[in-house]
Amino acid sequence: MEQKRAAKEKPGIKICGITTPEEAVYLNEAGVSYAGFVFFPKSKRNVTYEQAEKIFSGLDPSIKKVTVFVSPTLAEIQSAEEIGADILQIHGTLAQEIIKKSRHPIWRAVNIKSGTEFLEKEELFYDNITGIVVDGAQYGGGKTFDWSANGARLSVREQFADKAFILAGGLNSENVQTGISIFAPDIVDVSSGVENDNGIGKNRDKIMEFVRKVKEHE
Ligand SMILES: O=C(O)c1ccccc1NCC(=O)[C@H](O)[C@H](O)COP(=O)(O)O
Repeated sequence: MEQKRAAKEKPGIKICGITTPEEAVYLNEAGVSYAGFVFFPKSKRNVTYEQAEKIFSGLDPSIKKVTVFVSPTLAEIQSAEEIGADILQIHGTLAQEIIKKSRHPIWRAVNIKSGTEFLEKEELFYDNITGIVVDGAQYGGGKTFDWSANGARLSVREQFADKAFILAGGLNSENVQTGISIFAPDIVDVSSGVENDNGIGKNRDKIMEFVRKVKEHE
């Protein structure tokens, strides 16, 4: 599975919540592996299919386009597939018909609130679910889940050994090396931690610093 990494490799990097062509250029410069696009009207990072398609065209072809949904319909998923999504990231409810009919890999996102949700997702065993995004309580909320309480529990990810483990929720350049040391994720996923101080749009310097910290992790 291409998202899995060997023990000595650095984690892949996903920058989520891309909203402009300029931000796509930052990702090209930074050399990340994944760009996330949020299709959730309540989010400040929401993009339309038209906006996303335009931004896709400016991304380096090596960067995979991850389209992010909350409890989507099959029609929404198919719209993302039509504009060129590579991976579907699904929070909230995941309908059976999406698992059965989607032609694309799915990353199942688990928003950890109480610390027990991670173990309750039987659907994680489906073959076309290729990754598990272990995220903070709020969608794109910029807060970590309780790493101390979940560290041991998340080691059960070995039972999902064929799936990529994506660490998300509240990462930034200050804490990402600690997160990698605790969880050894295949991929790290950040949004709020690389935004401008006013919370609007991505910050080039913060992206570069985040990428540097991931690449320098021993
Ligand atoms: O970012 C959003 O606004 C969002 C809205 C709805 C569903 C998911 C959303 N973000 C999803 C993500 O990919 C990760 O949760 C995100 O990169 C982590 O966010 P952050 O804690 O802000 O780093």
